[in-house]
Amino acid sequence: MGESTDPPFEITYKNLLNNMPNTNQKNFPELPVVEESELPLIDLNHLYLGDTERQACKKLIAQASREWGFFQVINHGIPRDILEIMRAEQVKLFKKPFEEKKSYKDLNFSAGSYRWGTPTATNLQQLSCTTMEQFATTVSQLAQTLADILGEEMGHKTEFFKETCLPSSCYLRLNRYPPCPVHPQMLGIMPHTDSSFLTVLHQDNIGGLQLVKDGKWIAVKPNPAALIINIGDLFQAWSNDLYKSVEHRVMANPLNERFSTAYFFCPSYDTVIQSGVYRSFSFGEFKKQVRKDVELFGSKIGLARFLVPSSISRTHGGSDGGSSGVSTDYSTNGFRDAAYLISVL
Ligand SMILES: O=C(O)CCC(=O)C(=O)O
Ligand SMILES: [Fe+2]
Repeated sequence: MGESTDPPFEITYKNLLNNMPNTNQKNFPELPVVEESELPLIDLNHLYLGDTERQACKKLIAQASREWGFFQVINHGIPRDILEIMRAEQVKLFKKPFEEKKSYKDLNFSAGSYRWGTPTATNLQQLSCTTMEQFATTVSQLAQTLADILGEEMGHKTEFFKETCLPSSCYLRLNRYPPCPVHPQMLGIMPHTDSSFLTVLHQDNIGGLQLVKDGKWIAVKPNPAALIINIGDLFQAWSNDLYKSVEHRVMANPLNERFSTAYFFCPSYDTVIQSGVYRSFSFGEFKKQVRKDVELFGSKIGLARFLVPSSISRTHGGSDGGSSGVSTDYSTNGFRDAAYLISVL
């Protein structure tokens, strides 16, 4: 161990790793082939051209949110240098020895900000460095714009997101996935849906992110110029299942470490989500239920908990519906070094 930057995966996951089927064994089940695919790519520059282009662009955003629950955006307005500096800071942080990260020495983070493996941490208040503030501020504007567009495409021109998704209620999470040579099926993050309205993800070039589309896992092809947007549970509820909160996961890479940064666009805990498909619930109530379910069952049940009886007979329970999976916030027991969960500002 000593100065190792990695958490003690080998010790904590000892039984798990020892009990894994040997890949050389003949009876080892074949890995299902996962197709690689490009997410719908949307050029946000079109929002600032003529009205025709703007309307077409908005339609593409809504269409991708209905059909994929995921899309990628270019010309997203986040300056390249902010993304690069942010990533450099992230790499620097994770390079610190594990023992140091664990005790937060010299890290400008509050207790509990550093988590790895299966975390039990709850939300944290944290003032972060300038880089993160800059990143969060620009990404939050992007999230706001996209949320407003998705609302408009449902016929609601609304101030709802401006009023409820405040800097204090949104989160930034920095992920590092160490190389994992022990097994090709090792997960960096378990399958889950995000609890947010939407999530903005900046990933590096390694790849490993997969999502469910038409009942199959699809590997997302990284695009260095793009940011990935995905719909979370709250938007699925608020849109009466029009926009999909889709299950996704990260496969660990056997050779390369991978970094990603996720910005969760969330409302304050007292915000009530009104929906025809689900009973009204506050975000705080939702998170509390997720935490309880994770404690009880080891995984998040999510929106299915809040279905009103008349809609239960409909097509719920499928992997596309965001009704199963593991909470991003409380149980992601994969091969992932650490997550800094930061409430920005
Ligand atoms: O690292 C990634 O690509 C995905 C991260 C993720 O799904 C999450 O943090 O909720
Ligand atoms: Fe996620």
